[in-house]
Amino acid sequence: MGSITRKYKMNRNDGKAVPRKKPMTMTEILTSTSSTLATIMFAWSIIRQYSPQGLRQYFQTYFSKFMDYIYPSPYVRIAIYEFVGDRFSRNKAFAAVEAYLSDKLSDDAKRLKAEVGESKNNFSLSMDEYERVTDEYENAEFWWTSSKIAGSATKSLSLYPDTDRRFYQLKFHKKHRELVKESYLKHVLKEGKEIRVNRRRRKLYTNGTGNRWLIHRSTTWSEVYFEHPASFDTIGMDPIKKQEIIEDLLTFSQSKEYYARIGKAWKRGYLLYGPPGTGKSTMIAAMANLLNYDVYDLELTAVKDNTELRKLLIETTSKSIIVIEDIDCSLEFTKQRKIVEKKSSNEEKEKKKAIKEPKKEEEEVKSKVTLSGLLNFIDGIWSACGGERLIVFTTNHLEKLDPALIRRGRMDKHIELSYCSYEAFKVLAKNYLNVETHELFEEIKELFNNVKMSPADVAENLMPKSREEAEEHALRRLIGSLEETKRVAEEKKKEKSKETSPPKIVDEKERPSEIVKEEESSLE
Ligand SMILES: Nc1ncnc2c1ncn2[C@@H]1O[C@H](COP(=O)(O)OP(=O)(O)OP(=O)(O)O)[C@@H](O)[C@H]1O
Ligand SMILES: [Mg+2]
Repeated sequence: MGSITRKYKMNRNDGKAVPRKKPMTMTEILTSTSSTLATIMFAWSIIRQYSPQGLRQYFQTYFSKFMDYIYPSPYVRIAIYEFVGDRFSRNKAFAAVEAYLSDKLSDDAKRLKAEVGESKNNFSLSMDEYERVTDEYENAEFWWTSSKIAGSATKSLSLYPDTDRRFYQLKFHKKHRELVKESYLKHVLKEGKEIRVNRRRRKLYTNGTGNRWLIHRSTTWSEVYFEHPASFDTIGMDPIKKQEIIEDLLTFSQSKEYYARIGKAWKRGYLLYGPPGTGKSTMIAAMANLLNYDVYDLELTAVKDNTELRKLLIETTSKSIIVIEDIDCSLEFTKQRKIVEKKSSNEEKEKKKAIKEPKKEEEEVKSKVTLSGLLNFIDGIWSACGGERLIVFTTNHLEKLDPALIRRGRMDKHIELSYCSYEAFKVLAKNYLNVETHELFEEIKELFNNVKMSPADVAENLMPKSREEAEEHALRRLIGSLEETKRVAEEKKKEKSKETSPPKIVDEKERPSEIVKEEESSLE
């Protein structure tokens, strides 16, 4: 009986015994589940392979939901696609993640991609598709995978061909959701951006006139790689002053929070002034190299008007130096050109009547940038957009500049670059001749106390003129040149003092009789 109760149970309705269902063993459960899953997976692979794109995506969504229902996952996934919107622009977050992960590639990563990166002569490595990187942040683990959604093989009518859609997927345990939202993603973006900035090859932008044949031609930035080798080590100037400038620049570049706290746009103006050949342009290159900034060399006379000036400024990027060289000439030049054109228009009125079109074109070329436009350029509300920037003006004639243009707050730091001093000479001698001390240095020191010579001239004298030339020869050439400059300066001084001294009144009696005679005869 006992065995019957085990194998059969009584049917409630008719009282007949029916076989009792045997409880499934673990092996049976696993076998049945895996065969169901195998069937689902098989069906899914058929759908993936043969169904059209739209249908496939539809199935994919439901398949993921279904799998999540069967095996609820404790993990959260975030996808960051390469292109957002209608493929107009590359997702900045994707680029930042790409840089961030390329820095995290572990030694055991096996599938890498090598591309010629922005940095000169260098490959940049990044994760290849389906490679995985594990990252740790605040004791939490994060897994990144590089992946793609295959585009359809059929040609689409869209402007943008349906190519593969690359994306990075971030996977983490759901208990870290808040950490990801609050800080991890921000950390990835910040670090990624910094890596990109440090790796990029810096550029030098210059503005020139755009298409000549367009009626409303406008000036645009054109770019080349910035490869100036200048550094503060090679600039000859007073070492204390040099250190002060370096400190100022580094403090600026690390003061994002400070500028935000005091409510000031993160920019700083430098005015470099001094005679020609004293190193103003060289210093700008050294600044760019020190801070790893791009350089925008703005040719003011090519800018049509204030609106165009604003447009150019808005196009500049963060971490850059905007330079206006010889600012006094830029404004003067505009004025002078107008005067010259006015003059010639009076003289050649008749001629110009006949050829009206070219005149029209000429008018368009005229720069109408005004001082107020320039002031707006420096501290207008839109000059704050885009982050850290230096604005540098150079001039040979400080006195010619409008005080409004160079007041503190606009040009925060005024730096004078002057004639070569003995200290500056020592830097140049080290650069050009690799000489730190020499018996002729004392003589040179004495001369520098009395002679004004630009570092550019000193450098030219120190430059070896043949491959075998000894340093002593170059130093003697410099001494000769300094002595010559001294002699010329003294002569000029004498002549000047002669011109300015009042004419001597000579008594008639004291004048030699021959001169008086000569004068009288010439009057006759
Ligand atoms: N202080 C300096 N230290 C080292 N080299 C210098 C210095 N000043 C000038 N030179 C050298 O002289 C050359 C000319 O200098 P730079 O063009 O910087 O002068 P500048 O002050 O900009 O002149 P300008 O006012 O005519 O534009 C540079 O190639 C540089 O090698
Ligand atoms: Mg210059």
